[in-house]
Amino acid sequence: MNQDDLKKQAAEAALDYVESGVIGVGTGSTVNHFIDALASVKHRIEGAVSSSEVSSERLKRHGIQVFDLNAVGELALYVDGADESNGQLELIKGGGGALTREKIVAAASRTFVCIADESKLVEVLGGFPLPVEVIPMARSYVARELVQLGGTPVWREGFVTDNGNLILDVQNLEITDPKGLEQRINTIAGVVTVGIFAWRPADVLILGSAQGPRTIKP
Ligand SMILES: O=C(CO)[C@H](O)[C@H](O)COP(=O)(O)O
Repeated sequence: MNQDDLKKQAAEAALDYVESGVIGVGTGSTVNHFIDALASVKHRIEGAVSSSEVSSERLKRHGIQVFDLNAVGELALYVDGADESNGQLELIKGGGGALTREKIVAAASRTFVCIADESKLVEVLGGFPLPVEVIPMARSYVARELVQLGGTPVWREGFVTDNGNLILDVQNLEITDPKGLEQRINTIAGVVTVGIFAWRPADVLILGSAQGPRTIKP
């Protein structure tokens, strides 16, 4: 099985958590498999709140209604992928650049089910460059501050987020204190969102593996 097969396996296993109402849907290639699978059980739900324009378009193509988060209350379920997870289900997200809306929808949801292939489970976060969404005028200032924290920020040139902002991908961070670093980077002026999800980690991690889907809870 290749990596994409494992993503699909994890995505399909997440259907077990889909009950009723409006559900939160994230962004990325694993979530694309989830959206495609969701189409087969769309009669169960009223619709979805999405974390990106790309996911919204895919949901609509399957005839799944997309709601504004402001039009619905707390969501019972959020399903999204991740770039890395540790054993506490603290995550690095934002490889697709949708981290701000992902963090908002995750915060507004009771249960966050993270879906990934098994290569995403790591001992210590930081092997994957940490995405940070920044206001355009603050790009150089935020980059200098991230260097002070020991990282090597690289501007994702040519990429603009759904919110009209930029992404710095920070290499060379060994994130031994995810909550502390999430809080610290959030205090830098000009940072919109850092892609560490430690204050709101996942509740369930479903990993696709050659032996079948593996479910991890903290
Ligand atoms: O955080 C994300 C997008 O901003 C994605 O969940 C993350 O990048 C994983 O993507 P994929 O499912 O394609 O491996």
